[in-house]
Amino acid sequence: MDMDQLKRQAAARALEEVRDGMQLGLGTGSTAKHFVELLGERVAAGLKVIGVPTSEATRADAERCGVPLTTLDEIDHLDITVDGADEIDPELNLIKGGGGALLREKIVAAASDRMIVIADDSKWVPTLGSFPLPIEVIPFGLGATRRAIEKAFAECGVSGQMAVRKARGGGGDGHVFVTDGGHWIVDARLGCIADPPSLARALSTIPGVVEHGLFIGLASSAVLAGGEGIRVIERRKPKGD
Ligand SMILES: O=C(CO)[C@H](O)[C@H](O)COP(=O)(O)O
Repeated sequence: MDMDQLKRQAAARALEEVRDGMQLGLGTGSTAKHFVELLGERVAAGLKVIGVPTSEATRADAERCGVPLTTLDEIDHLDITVDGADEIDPELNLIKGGGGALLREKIVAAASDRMIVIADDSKWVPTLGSFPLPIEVIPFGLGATRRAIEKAFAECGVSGQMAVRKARGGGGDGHVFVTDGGHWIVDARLGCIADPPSLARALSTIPGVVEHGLFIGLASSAVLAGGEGIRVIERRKPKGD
């Protein structure tokens, strides 16, 4: 079975948790896109749900699939967010933001009673950090922000090269990637993040950092699809711990 089929299987398993009347956060990326497509099929068959998309790309997918949409200004909470991840560790800490949507993804996940992470099992790692950590930054004063990030890395015992993300595709013309919020992303190749909660706290105190891709204590469960079938891993501690 290829990777894309595994992603769809994980999405289908998460869809089993969705009930009539639910308010859903809709993640971003190739795995979350499968969820939106499958959800659209259920909506066409009569399921009543409403979704909040975590990116303009997901908004377009949801509209194409006929999933009704709203915003966090119009509703006061979400029942479940279903989203992908770039890495998932055994504490269900995540690296997210490979698709550049980490800011909206984190706002939506934090507004949800439950976050279900869907992935093929290649995303399951013993320790976060092989995947470059996305850090969303304000372009103004980027030099100062980078120095502050390096200081935070040193205090947390990590180091690695940082690079401002470039836009992919469209001819690869070298333009800086701009997020839906109008910010830039710095990707940090850290290799191994021994203490993700400490690093998350340190990065959150830096003025030019809008958000970072460490999702700590937000995921309630992970649905991992692999050659051996589907594994559902529940978070041991309550959400927010
Ligand atoms: O965080 C994300 C986007 O910002 C995605 O969820 C993450 O990059 C995983 O994407 P995919 O499902 O395509 O592997």
